[in-house]
Parts: sequence; C-alpha cells; structure tokens
Amino acid sequence: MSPHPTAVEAAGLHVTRGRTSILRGLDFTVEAGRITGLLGPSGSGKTTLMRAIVGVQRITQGTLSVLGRPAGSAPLRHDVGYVTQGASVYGDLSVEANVRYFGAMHGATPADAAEAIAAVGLQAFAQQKAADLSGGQFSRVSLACALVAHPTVLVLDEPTVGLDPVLRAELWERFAAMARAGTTLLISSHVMEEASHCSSLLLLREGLLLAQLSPAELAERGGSDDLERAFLTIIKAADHGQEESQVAS
Ligand SMILES: Nc1ncnc2c1ncn2[C@@H]1O[C@H](COP(=O)(O)OP(=O)(O)OP(=O)(O)O)[C@@H](O)[C@H]1O
Repeated sequence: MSPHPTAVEAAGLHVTRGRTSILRGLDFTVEAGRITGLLGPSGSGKTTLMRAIVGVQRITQGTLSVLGRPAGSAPLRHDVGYVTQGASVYGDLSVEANVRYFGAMHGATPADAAEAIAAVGLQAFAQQKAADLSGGQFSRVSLACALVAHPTVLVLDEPTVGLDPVLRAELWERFAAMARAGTTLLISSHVMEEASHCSSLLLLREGLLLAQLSPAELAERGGSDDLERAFLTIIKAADHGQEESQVAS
C-alpha cells in the first residue's frame, strides 16, 4: 500500500495572476497511485493548477499540499515531475544526452536513462539530435526527461497532443502501469475519450471545480456514454445555473 493515500490536497485554493482571479476556491484530493484527469475548457485554469501543484505558481489563499508537504517545498523537488506543453528539451543535444542530463540532476544512472527512452519508444532515436525529431517524438523526449527521475507524483500537461492514436494508446498503457507501480499521475487533456483511462476526473470551469467524479459517474451525470457529450451537458447545465443565479440576484 502507498504510504500516502492522498497525494495532493487542496483546500480553499485561490490563485491570482496579475489582477485576475484564476483559481477561485478549489477543494479536492488526488489519490495516490491513481491517474487523475484534469479537464476543462481552454482558459479554465488547468495549467495554473498544475503549476501550483509543482510549486512554480504562488498561491494567493488557501492550502495546497503534496505528499503531506506544502506544494513547492524543497523536499518535494525529487518527488514531483512536471512535463509542460512547451518542452524544455535542448534541441542541439541528442535524445540520450538530454535524458541523461535531466537524470543526473536526480541521481539517475545511464541505465535509468535508457529505460526512460525505451518507455517512450525512442530507442531507435537515442543518438539523434532532438532538433531533428518530429513534433511528437520531440514531446516524448520531454516525457522521458520526467520519467528518468522516477517521480512519485507526475504532472503532465496534455502529454498526448500531436501523437498518433497508436502512440497515444501506448502512452496510456505506460501511465496505467506506472500507476499500478504506485506513481500518482495528474494529466490534463482536451481529448475527452482519454478521460476513460483515468480513475478520477477534476472538471474545471472558469477557475471553479465543477465536479470531481469517475468516468462512469461523468457518463451518468451527463446522460451519455460519449464522455465529450456528457461533459458538454454538464458544462451547459452549469452555465445555465449561473445565468439563473445572475437573474435571481
Ligand atoms: N501570467 C498571466 N497573467 C494573467 N493571466 C494569466 C496569466 N497566465 C494565464 N492567465 C490567464 O489565466 C486563465 C487560465 O489559464 P490556464 O493557462 O491556466 O488555462 P488552461 O485551462 O490551462 O487553458 P488551455 O487549455 O488553453 O491551456 C486564462 O484566462 C489565462 O488568460
């Protein structure tokens, strides 16, 4: 059993960027050793929430803890991995050199680097300069750089964007295997069919948590097995509710 049944816990979490309130009082928990999906329309605050969890976004109010410590605290540095949309990979270095470089910061061995490269299916490209890879291959280098550190909590911002369906399926299999081995994964996605791979879903809308539920509960609440349709139904119902409360006030 995992020593941390709850990997991430937010209570009354507010984040303001500039003068804008981006996250407006979130309460949720992320279970350890599971895949949690972070879903919401563009601009709803998914990236901001992920940044707060990995500790690069200041919290305005409330609490946010990761593995029982305040998000961003020093002891978490080796425990939390983050793969951003803008890959932080050196284009002039080979795939292997990139992954070894990131690995070295976390005490990983060359064998760990080889394993991470294999995990993202880039063995054949290990000696190739990252700049010479295709877009999908390049983004997988970034993922390998996160995997090589064997993080306890792995936060992935749309990791499957630009990947073909075969690779996408392979990556989800890999994520599921990691979760079975105890890693906690928090994954944002725009592709609703991917939500079915998650144990739990956080639905964000305009900086508020609309719901935390399982894919089966999403289908039930949204009245459709098509998760995209179910999600849209819930979003529309929330919009409608907001309009009604504005009329009432
Ligand atoms: N540095 C910033 N200063 C002020 N507002 C910002 C800043 N960065 C982002 N925002 C705003 O915060 C809101 C949430 O942005 P965020 O990137 O978290 O959304 P998202 O759900 O990840 O969107 P997407 O799916 O398009 O990536 C948006 O309205 C965005 O314009």
